[in-house]
Amino acid sequence: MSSCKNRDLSDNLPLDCPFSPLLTMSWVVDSRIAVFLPVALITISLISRLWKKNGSGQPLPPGPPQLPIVGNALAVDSNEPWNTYAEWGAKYGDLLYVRFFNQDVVVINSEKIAKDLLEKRSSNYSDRPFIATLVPFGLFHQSFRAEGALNFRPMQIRKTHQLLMNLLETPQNHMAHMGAFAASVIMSATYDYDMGPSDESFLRIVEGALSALRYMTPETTVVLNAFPFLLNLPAWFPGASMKRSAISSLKYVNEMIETPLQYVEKSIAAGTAGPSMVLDLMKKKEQEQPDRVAEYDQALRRASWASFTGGTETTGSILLYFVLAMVLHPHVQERARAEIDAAVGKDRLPDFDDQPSLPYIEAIAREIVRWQPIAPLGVAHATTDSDVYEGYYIPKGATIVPNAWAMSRNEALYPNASQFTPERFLDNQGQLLDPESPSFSFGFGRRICPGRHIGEASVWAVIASTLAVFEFSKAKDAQGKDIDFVPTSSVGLTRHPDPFPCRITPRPGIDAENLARLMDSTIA
Ligand code: HEM
Repeated sequence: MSSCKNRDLSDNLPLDCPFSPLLTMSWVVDSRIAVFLPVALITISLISRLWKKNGSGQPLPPGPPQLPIVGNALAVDSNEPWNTYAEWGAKYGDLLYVRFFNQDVVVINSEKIAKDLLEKRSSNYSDRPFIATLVPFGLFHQSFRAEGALNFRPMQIRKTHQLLMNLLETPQNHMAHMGAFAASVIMSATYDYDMGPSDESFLRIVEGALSALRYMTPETTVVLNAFPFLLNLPAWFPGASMKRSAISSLKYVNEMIETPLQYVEKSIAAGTAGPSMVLDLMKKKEQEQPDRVAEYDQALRRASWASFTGGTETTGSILLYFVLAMVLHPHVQERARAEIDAAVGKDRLPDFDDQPSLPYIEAIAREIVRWQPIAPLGVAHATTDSDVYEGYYIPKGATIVPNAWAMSRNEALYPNASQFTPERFLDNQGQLLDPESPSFSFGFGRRICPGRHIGEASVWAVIASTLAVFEFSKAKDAQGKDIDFVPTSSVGLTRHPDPFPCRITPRPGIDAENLARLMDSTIA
């Protein structure tokens, strides 16, 4: 592991979220901490320049000119850095070298280079610059691999049905319903914890824990990683405000980690524990040597926390882009409904067994993930050692940023890439061209998203089921005219659409009673 590991913030703050650091790469700094920055940066920059050697004699990858000390930090659009990298890519090539203060950053704008480095040379490119080591995520892959994820499908269908009822009752709250669906699938898959609609005390913990993550912004992690001594300042010290805020939220993080774990322990004792990642991990713990149990427990806590943080906002954001895509593209809904009506009929709702006969639904799912990458810069990797690729030197400890946004806008692969066109994934007979989704959406190599099978299944179930019973359209004004809008997005933990006016109405013949009957007739 790189030296970054020694400065892993999670040693001090247990906030291992795959999606928080380096998502936006903005570099705004707490004004009082800024007082420390100039002197410290100059010192660090000078020392590191004396130390940094390019042993291979090869040039660094091309990139834009740099300013002294800050490097390229001031030249990146802090709201949409992926666009800056894509523009630089067009000028300097798909493998870019940029520097932020003292940090080497290599940006990859092409899927081919990403595969060459992050997959084929995975052993060197699978560290993380700011967050936890690989160990807990190994546990993850064991439980959530493709076959394991099949166990969760009946639960995902049940949760989808709950979502349909919620959308029927209060369609105006669709954003909240999508978020609650995403969280409740993850809580079930991770802990077999059934989050009911009235589970307010638990929702409070979830909200608090998610707000704690918002303190782990890129700027916070950059500053704290560059100046770890700040973590040792007392919380009342001027400039330590982010530490104060993070600490005050930690109680939620701890509750979020401990409460469901205790629930699993109780369920095991009572003999009622259903399949979950934590149950798998607790069973495996019994095979650990006694002197390794404490370490294993720590890894288990990190894996379950990462599951929650990595799985909720990702799935929720994709579902919001789904609603947006449907509101903007009524003809896509029509084709999808025709496919569902022909393959499933009108006496039940779609089930995972219908997946092979619903290629257009699958194409919609893939196109949503391609059209609006919810992690436009993926999640940064880091090198454990220096390397040479196509004649370019890649330093040890470099942050490697796969620019999923640029990959999604590759006109050679995706003509008219900014348009939403599910048909691009189908051949002339309407069959899927490729057995898999575009790989850049879920990452690369050893760090590839361990929750992708669960995430993809959730997204598929919601698309197929909601289109079977609802119509999505633009909201109407007082005169009954469509309210037009220009879609915009924001970036939190993940990129997501801003609220937009829309109507979700039941298809003819669908009311609460009929919907309940359709659900009962669906094999789950
Ligand atoms: C459904 C949409 C999802 C998308 C688009 C997505 C995307 C990603 C991406 C791009 C990465 C970074 C991979 C890399 O570094 O190369 C990642 C990592 C991760 N994802 Fe997902 N994800 C999704 C759902 C989920 C779900 C449902 C879970 C949990 C059940 C999950 C848990 C994780 C974890 C724990 C990591 C970190 C893995 C590591 O650091 O080794 N994700 N995801």
